[in-house]
Amino acid sequence: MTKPQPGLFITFEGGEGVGKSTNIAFCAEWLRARGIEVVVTREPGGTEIAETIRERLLKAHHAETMQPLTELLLVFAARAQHLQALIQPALARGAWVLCDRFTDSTIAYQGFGRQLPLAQIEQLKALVQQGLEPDCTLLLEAPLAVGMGRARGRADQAGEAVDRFEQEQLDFFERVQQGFDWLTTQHERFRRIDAAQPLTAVQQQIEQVLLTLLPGADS
Ligand SMILES: Nc1ncnc2c1ncn2[C@@H]1O[C@H](COP(=O)(O)OP(=O)(O)OP(=O)(O)O)[C@@H](O)[C@H]1O
Ligand SMILES: Cc1cn([C@H]2C[C@H](O)[C@@H](COP(=O)(O)O)O2)c(=O)[nH]c1=O
Repeated sequence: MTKPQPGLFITFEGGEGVGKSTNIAFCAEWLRARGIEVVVTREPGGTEIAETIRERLLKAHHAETMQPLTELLLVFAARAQHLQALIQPALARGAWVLCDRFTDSTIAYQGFGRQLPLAQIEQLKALVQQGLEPDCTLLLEAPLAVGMGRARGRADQAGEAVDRFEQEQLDFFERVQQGFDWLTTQHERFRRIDAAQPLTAVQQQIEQVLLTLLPGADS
């Protein structure tokens, strides 16, 4: 039996409410229609243990303040579990993994947002990822007011309360956005998507990226 080709690891990044989940569902359907095995997952989370950590991280009210370093360590604890239990086995059998947020979010939120040293994040990244990087990262970009408005609209419809991150002030989200901007200057794997456009126009841009990733495509 021949060994399967390793799959592709595609991450979706961006601020709150820019349309990551909506467009991951679109990509999954688009790829499955072309016979590709797709695993859709998210961070923090993706496995039972990692989802338990997510619940603690996002919980809006704690009796004590969660320290930024605790937050960082919890994000990477969830990631270690997620990578070893779900992402790596899926890639090894040839599936394409579509992940809603990954370490770029840690750099943007904990590095730029919480202002933790990027060197600490790099150390944890090396320990947990052992060299594994996404093959491609779609960065969905929209003005903060657009993303926040969409996230609020979705939460109102679902009757959901805001989570611990969504309670942050504007300057936090401005730093997060600067973090994502900076990341695009550091890695060639980023593809910037104008997510402020209507959904059909966003999905046309995404389709152009997916076409470059298909086996045999000249990327
Ligand atoms: N291009 C678009 N135009 C208008 N509405 C959109 C667009 N993309 C997504 N939406 C809507 O915006 C809301 C937020 O989208 P979605 O949940 O996909 O964002 P997200 O980036 O995954 O959010 P979060 O980071 O908060 O999890 C949803 O109600 C979705 O239907
Ligand atoms: C992976 C990751 C996520 N976060 C933050 C970013 C968001 O506010 C939440 C996740 O919520 P979403 O509705 O699924 O987008 O977690 C973070 O701060 N650091 C990270 O590494």
